[in-house]
Amino acid sequence: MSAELINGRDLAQELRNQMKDEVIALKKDGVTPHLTVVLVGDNPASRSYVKGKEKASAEVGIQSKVIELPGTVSEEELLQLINELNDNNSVHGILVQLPLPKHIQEQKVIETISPSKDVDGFHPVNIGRMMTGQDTFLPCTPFGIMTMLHSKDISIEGKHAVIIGRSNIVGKPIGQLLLNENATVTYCHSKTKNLKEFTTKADILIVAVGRPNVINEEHVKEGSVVIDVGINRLQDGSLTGDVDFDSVVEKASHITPVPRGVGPMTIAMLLHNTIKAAKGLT
Ligand SMILES: Nc1nc(=O)c2c([nH]1)NC[C@@H]1CN(c3ccc(C(=O)N[C@@H](CCC(=O)O)C(=O)O)cc3)C=[N+]21
Repeated sequence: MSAELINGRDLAQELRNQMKDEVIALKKDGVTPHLTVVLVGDNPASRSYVKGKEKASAEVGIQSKVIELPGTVSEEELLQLINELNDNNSVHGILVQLPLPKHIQEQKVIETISPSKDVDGFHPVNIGRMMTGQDTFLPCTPFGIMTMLHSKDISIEGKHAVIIGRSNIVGKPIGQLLLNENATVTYCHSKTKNLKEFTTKADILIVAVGRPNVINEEHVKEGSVVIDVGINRLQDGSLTGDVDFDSVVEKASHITPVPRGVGPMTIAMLLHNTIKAAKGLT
């Protein structure tokens, strides 16, 4: 039996179509959602992701602006810019594209963005709200994963979710969101001994490592749900996930592809958060 595909590209398109109508309604009330993206330096991958965000924003009627700063910009200048954006009432959402150059402390930058404009959901105030189950901006990739699971009516309560990866932007928060919906959650990471012992017990397996083929059919239980968060660019320029798709697809009940999986959902949730910010709900 071959797993059912959870197609993030198609689901993201559906969400964007719904958001178009929401934006039209907001505009009638005199509010045009506005997202400002700050891009520091010229990392080609970052540039391409930012392009994707601009294109998706335009499609749903969100006004987006990209501010490009040279890689040599000082931390002080960047913080100054963020403070100006915080004070600018026509800006609803602020996203500073990560990673930043080494001489800039990312955590300081994240904490300078006003929690009410933090459409990435990275500010400690918003992380705290998420942890305590309050309404807030949820981090886009984990939020996108939850939306994919819900779209297929995959039940979460009482299920064993195993997360591989413990980053602040994916691993840690996806575990929290699954816990908030009553999953039993296990975190695995680079120091985990005998990874297979854990992954083979997963009903829902989230793979967010950033290395191809970390997971193959020997790691997964028959009928499990496998979410591949990895985006790895190969020598030939093609994209691949962290999961050996061809072998795992034969064993899982549901699986996400790469590309066209979690990536497009991340952007859709960013648009969702920007609309929420424009409504002034947090
Ligand atoms: N402050 C901040 N917020 C982010 O949300 C953020 C960030 N920094 N830094 C980088 C990562 C990465 N990220 C992606 C978004 C969409 C795709 C995406 O749409 N991928 C397509 C393929 C796109 C392609 O072909 O290049 C897909 O998987 O089908 C990928 C990666 C957001 N990030």
